[in-house]
Amino acid sequence: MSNIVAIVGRPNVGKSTLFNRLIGSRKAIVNEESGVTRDRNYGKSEWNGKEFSVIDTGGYVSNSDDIFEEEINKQVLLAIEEADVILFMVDTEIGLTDLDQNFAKLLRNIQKPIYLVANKVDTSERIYDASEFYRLGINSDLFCISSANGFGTGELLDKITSHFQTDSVESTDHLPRITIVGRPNVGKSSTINALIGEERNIVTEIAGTTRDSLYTRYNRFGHDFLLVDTAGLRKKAKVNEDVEFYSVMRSVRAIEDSDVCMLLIDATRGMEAQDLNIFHLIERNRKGVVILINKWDLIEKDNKTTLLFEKEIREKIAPFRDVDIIFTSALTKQRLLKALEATLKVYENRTQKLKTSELNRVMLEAIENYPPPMVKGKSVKIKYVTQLPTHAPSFAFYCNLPQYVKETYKRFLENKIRENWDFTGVPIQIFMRKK
Ligand SMILES: Nc1nc2c(ncn2[C@@H]2O[C@H](COP(=O)(O)OP(=O)(O)OP(=O)(O)O)[C@@H](O)[C@H]2O)c(=O)[nH]1
Ligand SMILES: Nc1nc2c(ncn2[C@@H]2O[C@H](COP(=O)(O)OP(=O)(O)OP(=O)(O)O)[C@@H](O)[C@H]2O)c(=O)[nH]1
Repeated sequence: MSNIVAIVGRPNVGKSTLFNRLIGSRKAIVNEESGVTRDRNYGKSEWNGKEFSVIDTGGYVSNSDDIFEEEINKQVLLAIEEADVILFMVDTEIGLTDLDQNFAKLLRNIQKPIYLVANKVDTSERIYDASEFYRLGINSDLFCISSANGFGTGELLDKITSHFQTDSVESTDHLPRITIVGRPNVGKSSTINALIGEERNIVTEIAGTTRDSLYTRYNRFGHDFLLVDTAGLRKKAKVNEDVEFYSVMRSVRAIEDSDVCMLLIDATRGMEAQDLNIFHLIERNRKGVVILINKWDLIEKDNKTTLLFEKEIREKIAPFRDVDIIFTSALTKQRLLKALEATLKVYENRTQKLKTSELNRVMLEAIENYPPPMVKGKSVKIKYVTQLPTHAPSFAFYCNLPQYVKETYKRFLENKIRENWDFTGVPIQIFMRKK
């Protein structure tokens, strides 16, 4: 269902260079997107109209050649579990090493598409050197590329994206898909159990088998939706509890498979860096979000506690502040239904299609009252606006000089939209187009 590619390989083979190239190519395409943020390990890319996610599993592993087998294991396991296509990268400059062999041993028998990528083929002579990598016994085509200058990457991308579907299958005729995400121990399973009202058996899964997200149909209190079951994620997360990066990466698929995420924060800890990482994952995937401050029963409260808490969180998630924050307890079931209702409202917000006439009436007036600033003596004239037929809300503003419209002005337009229509919990994209 999802389109996820993971890059694995020993340190220094050039994983992040390829990662940056893949993400960079998207950045060039969508540089008009408001608030593009980047991440060392996770990003979105696009090739031939297919959007996909890239995970660089490196960078976390200590940056020396003497890394432990255990680390390799974790990296490979992560790729196997989370990715749909795996790129195993080696370095033609250095040639075949023992560490490559260790990786190969783990990767040899997995049941997912895997491609051997010989990097640093900066000149065509190096292609001949690369043939030694066939000795790794990886049953795949060998791709010779140069992450640095881009040689061979087009062919590789053609191959990778042949496994992916266009427009990663968000159909609109399905029930809302809700996922509960958050770091280890925040109370995800307790919340699911409190909502579903029974302890469920957790199916043990075997590493190396494909794991698609499981959905539980929830049909109660007049609500009907699918809860993406993160039981599998939860179980495995325990193994790597110590490792921040892995537990964030483990949320990737669950987030991609959903429409709206309930992001759980531990009230006793507040919103920390890792929580924020997950928040940004959701935002970058343009999914809806509601923030639940769980374990609220453990907090000593006075009349200002919630306000302060909320304020602090909104500062952290800025500029995307228009998000519901709900104080819950899986233990006492406090406000769980409220949280559910907010989540389903976000789904509604995210799927609404604004009427073009009304959109133009409101926005053109706002623009007239506060036009984009002149640039080099020229004035930018915005003529009309439409909502694009995308899953996540995006708006195109047609004007004479799109390149002159700055981020701050796009922010103004976004805020105006939010003031006039309810897009709470929903990331919005603003595009300026030439007309
Ligand atoms: N000549 C050449 N050098 C490259 C190429 N790709 C990457 N490099 C260089 O190889 C070195 C390592 O690249 P990284 O992308 O940091 O490697 P990595 O695999 O992400 O390393 P870790 O972060 O340690 O896992 C850097 O000095 C890069 O400039 C390439 O195609 N050709
Ligand atoms: N006081 C209190 N404890 C809670 C609440 N929610 C969960 N807990 C406790 O927090 C611990 C972790 O809860 P889980 O539901 O297993 O958390 P999880 O997010 O699924 O954890 P992982 O499986 O590690 O990802 C358990 O001991 C729960 O009993 C709550 O609202 N209040």
